[in-house]
Amino acid sequence: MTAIIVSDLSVRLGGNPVLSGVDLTVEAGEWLTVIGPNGAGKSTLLHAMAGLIPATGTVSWNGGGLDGLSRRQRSQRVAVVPQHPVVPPGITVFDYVLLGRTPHIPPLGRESHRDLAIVTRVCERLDLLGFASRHLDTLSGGERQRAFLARALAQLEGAPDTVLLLDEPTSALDIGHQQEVLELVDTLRVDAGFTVVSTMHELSIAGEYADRLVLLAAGGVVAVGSPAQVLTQPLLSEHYGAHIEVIDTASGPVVVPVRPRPASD
Ligand SMILES: Nc1ncnc2c1ncn2[C@@H]1O[C@H](COP(=O)(O)OP(=O)(O)OP(=O)(O)O)[C@@H](O)[C@H]1O
Repeated sequence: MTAIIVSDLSVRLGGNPVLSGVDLTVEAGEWLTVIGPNGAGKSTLLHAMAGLIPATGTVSWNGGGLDGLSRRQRSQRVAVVPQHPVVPPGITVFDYVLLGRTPHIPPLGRESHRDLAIVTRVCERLDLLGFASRHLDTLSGGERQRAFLARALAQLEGAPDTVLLLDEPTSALDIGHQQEVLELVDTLRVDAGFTVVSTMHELSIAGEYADRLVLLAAGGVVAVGSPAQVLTQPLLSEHYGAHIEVIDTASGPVVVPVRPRPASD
């Protein structure tokens, strides 16, 4: 089943075209990762898919648009973890993650025991329980990044046909937490049936976790396919302007930067 169909999506920001005629499909339960050089339009694509910025073209979610849904209904289906979320000043980690339950709490109601249990469980899974009563702004970059993800996971818990949009979810994480977070997202994708769309700069890791990769350059899709189809030396060299080698391993392609060598006579 197809979860998301993006057709002819274009975005202009500050008077300039940032995305031009993007067509994409995301299958339900799939992990699709958008890669591409700085400024290619990856974050813009995620925001436009979530209906957070004005765009032309259409984004269809499970056969319907997001436009007809209330903000609350939308938040029960789609959680976005931006690169730099806005954080209420002075909020604790626990209360921040609890904000993820807002779409599930009736208007003028209070959080239930179930909401609190979900927040505790998510904090535990993301290794955040020890920080629960700390102010979010006192956490390290990596700890904060886990709290941002925790809020999104708390938001989607218990809702069907959910989509997690992650903008560089591991950019501030050490290699251990990077693996832990990506494994957790993958486990939830399989167990809870999430669909995941992420952006990522770490190309080998992107290929390790994603079912398919989309290579975006200058606001347009230049390649879509399996990691082996997209992580190729010619495509990456051309669009990143980098000297790289791609090594085929049992777990998929590994992209290695290499220093340019002057040609020997
Ligand atoms: N509000 C804005 N006004 C004008 N231009 C913008 C605005 N927001 C983003 N842009 C431009 O749109 C382009 C795409 O930005 P975007 O953040 O989507 O790229 P990205 O691929 O996610 O980049 P990165 O890998 O550096 O995070 C960039 O050139 C950026 O400068």
